[in-house]
Amino acid sequence: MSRKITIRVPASTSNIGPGFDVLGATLSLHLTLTATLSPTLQSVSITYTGNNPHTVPLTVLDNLITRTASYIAAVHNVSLPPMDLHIDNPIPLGRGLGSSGAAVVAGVILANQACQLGLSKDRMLDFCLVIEGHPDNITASLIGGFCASYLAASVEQEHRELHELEKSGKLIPKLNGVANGSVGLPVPPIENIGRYVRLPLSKAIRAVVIIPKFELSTKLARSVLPDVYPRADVVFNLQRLAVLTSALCAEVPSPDIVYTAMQDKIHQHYRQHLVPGLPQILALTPQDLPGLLGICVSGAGPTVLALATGNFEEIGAKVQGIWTSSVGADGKPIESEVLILDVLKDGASWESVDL
Ligand SMILES: Nc1ncnc2c1ncn2[C@@H]1O[C@H](COP(=O)(O)OP(=O)(O)O)[C@@H](O)[C@H]1O
Ligand SMILES: N[C@@H](CCOP(=O)(O)O)C(=O)O
Repeated sequence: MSRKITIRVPASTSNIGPGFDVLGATLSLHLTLTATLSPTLQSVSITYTGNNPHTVPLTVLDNLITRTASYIAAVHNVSLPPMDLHIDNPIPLGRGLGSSGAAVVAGVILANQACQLGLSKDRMLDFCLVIEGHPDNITASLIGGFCASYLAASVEQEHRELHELEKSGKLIPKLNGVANGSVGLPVPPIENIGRYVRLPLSKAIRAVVIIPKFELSTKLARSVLPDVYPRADVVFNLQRLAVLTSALCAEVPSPDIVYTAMQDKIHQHYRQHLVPGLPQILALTPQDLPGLLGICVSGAGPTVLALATGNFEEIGAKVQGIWTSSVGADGKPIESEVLILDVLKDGASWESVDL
């Protein structure tokens, strides 16, 4: 019998100022994956529409979605069944809106559905976390809402080991080997490594995201961060993070409190040389732009997130204007796109229909 699986995974914005690797919010922009499984098919084929259609690999062990799904299948001693897979992805790649997190979530759900593994949402979260390595964007995309999260136990170690295996080329041969039935299985992550709470974000808040035309890989943006921080900077972030989580949940959020609580000293400053114009953008205040609550880098950047209760177009245009008068790495003004998005309560969803 043939089967059609449809999976929708939302984009995310994470960090939200002081909440580096902690805070994430689900955005109203979705990746849609459609898989048609049929006994008449011989292999997994992939087609892609959406952002950066020429750079996304379409081979199973290179594409992040199918590579993730292959790993999950291999852990369970099965391989992905033949299917026609179509990815429609409007989430811009390498911009700090969680495209890789959404792809990993989609891959885990795909394996769970296609191979009928019966994994719970929390177990799927374990797999997503061990692949992505940090919980903020993954939790927002899979679980949904305005989330605060952390990793329990030694997941960071497991994440490093998985990537060491991948770097050394051992993971993919293992997966190939599993498909041929000849080698041992990759090890599953330990159970229950994700911890999160969903916070009741004020209904008045919308997310204005200003997306520049250039990419910044999360890997690069993480590599410029120091290993050790001055105590005063850590305390600065902790104080603001605690206040921010509550201030953003007030029925009528205070721009004065949110704006100062969205300041950060542990990631944005270290990344600012990768995003021209950033200091000037982050200096915009609610006094300059009524309706603005706070402004920060979205995820690992380079997108800027403005949380606001009104005046959305003007806020977007102001940031766009600063980028137009800044010079990018190619010596040209930085072009950008503005999206005004909602923070959604729901994360990924899926359905499977017999044809
Ligand atoms: N839908 C997708 N299908 C396949 N690969 C994807 C998809 N989305 C993201 N990726 C991979 O993830 C990379 C971007 O990840 P990353 O640097 O973490 O940026 P982001 O901030 O967008 O998550 C892309 O270059 C691509 O390799
Ligand atoms: N906390 C991470 C978030 C990365 O999010 P992404 O949307 O850029 O993938 C970080 O800041 O590195």
